[in-house]
Amino acid sequence: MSETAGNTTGENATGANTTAANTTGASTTGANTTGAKTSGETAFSMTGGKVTLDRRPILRGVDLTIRPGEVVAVMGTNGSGKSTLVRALLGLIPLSGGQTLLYGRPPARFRDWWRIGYVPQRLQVGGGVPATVREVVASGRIARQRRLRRTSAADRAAVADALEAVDLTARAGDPVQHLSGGQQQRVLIARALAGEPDTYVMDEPTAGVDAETQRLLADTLATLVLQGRTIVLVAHELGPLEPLITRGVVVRDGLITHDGAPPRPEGECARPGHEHVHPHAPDEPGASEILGRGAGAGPLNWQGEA
Ligand SMILES: Nc1ncnc2c1ncn2[C@@H]1O[C@H](COP(=O)(O)OP(=O)(O)OP(=O)(O)O)[C@@H](O)[C@H]1O
Repeated sequence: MSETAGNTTGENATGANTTAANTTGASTTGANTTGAKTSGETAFSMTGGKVTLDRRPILRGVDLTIRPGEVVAVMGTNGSGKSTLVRALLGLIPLSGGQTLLYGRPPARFRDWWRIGYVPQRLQVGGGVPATVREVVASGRIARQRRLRRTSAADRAAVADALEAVDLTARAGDPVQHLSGGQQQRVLIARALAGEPDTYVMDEPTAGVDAETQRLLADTLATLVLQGRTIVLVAHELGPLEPLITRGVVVRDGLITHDGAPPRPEGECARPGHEHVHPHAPDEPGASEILGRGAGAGPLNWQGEA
């Protein structure tokens, strides 16, 4: 991964593209042009993954394979290990056991970081360095740029599209530190979008983001989904993203307790205004029908907390 704004956060231990991305200009890199659709290829493949932090086991043996084009929601209670899991998938946290592969390679040997757009959980996006919103978003292009190459029209267009996608065009020249927490989250999303990756890993992208912006993000992600991009997102509340999800993974106490049908609101949860989404029965129409895709398999047992 390249030197990006992600590095200023200390998030990017591997050089992976924690940067920005373009949802809208994504067509310029359609999934086919990336090779992401190669038969049998896996985007992420973790086998027996263990993570120990402060001598405490946090991931306790995770097997998880994610194929190109899947839209996966990683859910679970606070502290269950969701962020640790996605960061370990990217190689941002070393495993204490097992292995993880990124497009078939261990993170240390993975070179195509432009393929990955990572949106970390809320951070100080400027990392203490004075930077404008546009500069932070433009840092998402770095993994795509050759060294010392001048900014191209394509770079500028991707940054403009990304800013538009999160409704921050009017704030492009402002210091990023002057933005609210929710706006800074939108900057992180735009940074990922600007890089036009084929694979997005988003850690609670809608946390603290207002309803209108969540809908904007859902529209943007819907475009990416139709283009065959791979999306892994950690979420407590799926809100308007819910119809896009093709697979739900529930983490509990460092283990995956459900991997299959995505959550569907029903009963009380389906009422207008109720945004808390649980995994529900797998026989309801969902994103697979909406998007004409195959759903994740397996029965649902969200009593990950029972
Ligand atoms: N750097 C660290 N050192 C020690 N323990 C850590 C560290 N980072 C996370 N943990 C612990 O690992 C566990 C899982 O944390 P993680 O952030 O993965 O949970 P999560 O499911 O993403 O939670 P949330 O929904 O609150 O974001 C927690 O108990 C947390 O305290």
